[in-house]
Amino acid sequence: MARELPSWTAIEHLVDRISAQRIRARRLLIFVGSSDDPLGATGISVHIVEMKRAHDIDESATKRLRRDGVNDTQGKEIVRQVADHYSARSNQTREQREASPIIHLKKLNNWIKSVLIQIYTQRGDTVLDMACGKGGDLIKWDKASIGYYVGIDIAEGSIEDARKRYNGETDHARGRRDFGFPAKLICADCFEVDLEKILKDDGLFNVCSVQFAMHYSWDTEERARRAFRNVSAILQPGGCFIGTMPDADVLVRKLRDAPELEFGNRVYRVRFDEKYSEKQFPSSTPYGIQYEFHLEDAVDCPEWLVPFQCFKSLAAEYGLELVFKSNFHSFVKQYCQQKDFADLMRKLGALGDSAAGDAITDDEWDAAYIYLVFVFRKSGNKPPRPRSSRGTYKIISPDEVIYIPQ
Ligand SMILES: C[S@@+](CC[C@H](N)C(=O)[O-])C[C@H]1O[C@@H](n2cnc3c(N)ncnc32)[C@H](O)[C@@H]1O
Repeated sequence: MARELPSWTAIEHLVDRISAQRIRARRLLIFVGSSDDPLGATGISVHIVEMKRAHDIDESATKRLRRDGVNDTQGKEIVRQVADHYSARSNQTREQREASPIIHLKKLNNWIKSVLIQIYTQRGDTVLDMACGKGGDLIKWDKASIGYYVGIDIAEGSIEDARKRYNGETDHARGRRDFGFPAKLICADCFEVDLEKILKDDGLFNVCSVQFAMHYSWDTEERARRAFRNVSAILQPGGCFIGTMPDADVLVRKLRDAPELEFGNRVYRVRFDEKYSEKQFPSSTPYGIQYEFHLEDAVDCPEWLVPFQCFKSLAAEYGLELVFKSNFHSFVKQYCQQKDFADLMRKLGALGDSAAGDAITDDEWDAAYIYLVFVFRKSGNKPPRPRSSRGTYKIISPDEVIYIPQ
């Protein structure tokens, strides 16, 4: 389709962004300009050709980059593999979501995150959502009446989906006019970059949330330390660090109970490498313990075991004190005792309705058992909460998303 010629500066800017930051462009612009235009090409019209997601098409380019040494370590390849995996998972329609074989587990996860957010967030709080994915928690933050939101994720496809969700362009947001808070979206590896620098104009945050993602930092001690250094640096004293991740104690117990190096059920599967055939994990080497994780209709990538004792000790080194830790099963039992949360559970339909033959399955409930909830508090005296508004809701254009080179 013919479109008008973009300005030369805009073209230069785009080319710079794609080459310097290795953004795997989701749109390719092909210009065929008239001979007197700055491009100096022959022809008369301008075409914009849409590409599929870059990783579908650009696999050979990615491999080339890796061979050239851009992603020269195995660790970096796995980081990219994880990012590509999540990038590829596009937004589902409401109907597709309801048809998911793990619909009750997804709703249960949402209930757990909602409860955490409601307990540890106050009206007007500023929130950093690390590994925010497709912005699946935006509505939860809105319900908690936060004052400002920054979402960061390594997967460019997910950040784009989060942008659309925030802008009210997806069916998740159907019927919504806008969110009650301004937001910023960043595409970056938050276990590699220096978030204190990147977020220096945003001041300190009241809450940092890392949902279902902190374990992706556990491939090396360096990355795990960077993750905690980032969390600690952006939190104000007294601020909360809340999250969910796999429960290593449960994973190791299930591994030891399994005849081989693999276990799971109809909705999830975990497989450890032969090098762990002894099923021993000495506390002296707590990083880089990799397993393959498959969760039906959700996850299919390598993950890292996070021994909680080590997680807690490392957090303490960065001034983060453990407040609360609970396996999902005990968390559900504990918070279902509270009327508001039990009502929310019913409203979401997370446990389903056994009388109607629509209850959470045993396999889903067993899959929930492999996760835990954690809450840390940044040490130091709590200053008065900043109540100043950081502006009002304004949709985010593609150009306003910040891309940090990876
Ligand atoms: C299971 S999803 C959870 C998404 C979201 N937090 C939620 O609860 O819906 C894990 C997310 O972690 C992101 N992620 C993994 N490694 C990351 C990294 N190094 N930096 C930023 N995000 C990362 C993935 O791209 C993915 O969006």
